[in-house]
Amino acid sequence: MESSRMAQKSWAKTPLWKRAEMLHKAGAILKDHKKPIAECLVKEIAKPATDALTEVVRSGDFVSYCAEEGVRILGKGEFLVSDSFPGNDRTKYCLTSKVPLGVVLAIPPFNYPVNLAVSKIAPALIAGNSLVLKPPTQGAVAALHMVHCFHMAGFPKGLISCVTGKGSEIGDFLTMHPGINCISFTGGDTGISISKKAGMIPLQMELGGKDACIVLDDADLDLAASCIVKGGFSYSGQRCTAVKVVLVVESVADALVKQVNQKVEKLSVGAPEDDCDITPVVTEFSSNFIEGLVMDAKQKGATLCQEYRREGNLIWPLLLDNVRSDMRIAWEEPFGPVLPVIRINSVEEGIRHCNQSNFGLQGCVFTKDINRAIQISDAMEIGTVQINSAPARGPDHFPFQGLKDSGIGSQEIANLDRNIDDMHDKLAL
Ligand SMILES: NC(=O)C1=CN([C@@H]2O[C@H](COP(=O)(O)OP(=O)(O)OC[C@H]3O[C@@H](n4cnc5c(N)ncnc54)[C@H](OP(=O)(O)O)[C@@H]3O)[C@@H](O)[C@H]2O)C=CC1
Ligand SMILES: O=C(O)[C@H](O)COP(=O)(O)O
Repeated sequence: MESSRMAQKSWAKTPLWKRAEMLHKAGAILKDHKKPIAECLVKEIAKPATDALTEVVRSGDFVSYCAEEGVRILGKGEFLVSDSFPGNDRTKYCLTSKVPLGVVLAIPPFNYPVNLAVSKIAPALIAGNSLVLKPPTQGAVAALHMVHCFHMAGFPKGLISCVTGKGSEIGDFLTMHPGINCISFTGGDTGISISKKAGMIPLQMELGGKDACIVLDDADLDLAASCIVKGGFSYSGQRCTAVKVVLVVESVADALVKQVNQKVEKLSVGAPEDDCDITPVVTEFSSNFIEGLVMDAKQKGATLCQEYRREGNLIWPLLLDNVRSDMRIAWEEPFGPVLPVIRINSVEEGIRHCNQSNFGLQGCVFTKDINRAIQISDAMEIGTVQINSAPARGPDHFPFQGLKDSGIGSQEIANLDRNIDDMHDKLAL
């Protein structure tokens, strides 16, 4: 903490162009090392080989984009005059500038230990902050390689520290440390307890989701089915932006379920090294949690469209039809390759279900009527609505925020401005 604080003081004096230059270098080095880092992702978190490479390349591109945007966003301030406010003459001027927060504690989750780390590191660095990174235990080796790329780019010693250790053991020490000036966290409801423990510091929380997919009677069912399978089963459903409940109007439900099942049957299941679509979920705890949700739904009368199959942490993809709201899977986040379908009699019923969730991250609507889609998306109390597309955080410069238990603040670059404005607008008269 002390070395981070000292390093930040001198880093804040480093010219913006120099900070950007080093970030561009770090982004390039990260992409040069995509293979060894991707191998860690395959071994540590069973990320399919292609997705692992994509995560590293996407992260290198993000670092560079942040450098570019940062010099513009942070290169401007504001000049105010006093006589625009009633009762005042032009006797006062106000010049504002953006200043760094200080030491940022970044805590990413297991499912994107590289991308969801750099999505915190790059904006913090270009804005003149230093970083203490606490990587997920599963994903820590990939994260260490990523941090080393920043060190190889020549970032000053002490500016980016990586502290490994189980969150349950060292987490409180870090999140409650007086030397931390901001916490940027991505993960589950752990973030809610952290936000209650943290001191008077700015927080950025990207938490869980129960992304709803509403399918209307005029939807392109083939497109909807493809997006549901991609959205619901990529990385075995271990994405906060995964489709986590399908709400389909009864009149097209049979046809949609049939098309989804046909595509589910084609998903490959096996080792991440073989680039299979469905790979083992991250822990036995997670597997047992997922199984519990499936068994609860089955016992209460849901239709399992495929035989439930599990070998260790490998769970075969499963669509559950005729799910009702008294089943846990209608509300809880499996973070696995199981997807519930709830049949609705009206759009209002679908919107009501979506808004009754304690989550509010993303969602999607499938219809050919764009006016109807926009009205529905306005009614859905969530951070982002995809129209005729699957939920996704990327591309990484799009705003990404959750409402309710899905988060605090918005993560991506353009909000660097707003975030810093909100958090730290220094008035110099
Ligand atoms: N909204 C979003 O963008 C995302 C949300 N998520 C959500 O996260 C969950 C799955 O990811 P998962 O990694 O298991 O989430 P967790 O909340 O369990 O862990 C997230 C991070 O927090 C750390 N951590 C755990 N306990 C503490 C603590 N007491 N203090 C400080 N840090 C702690 C973990 O370290 P360790 O690994 O050592 O336990 C990990 O690095 C799902 O609910 C998913 O929806 C996941 C990804 C993105
Ligand atoms: O939190 C997650 O799971 C990721 O932010 C999802 O990112 P993606 O939608 O771009 O895969």
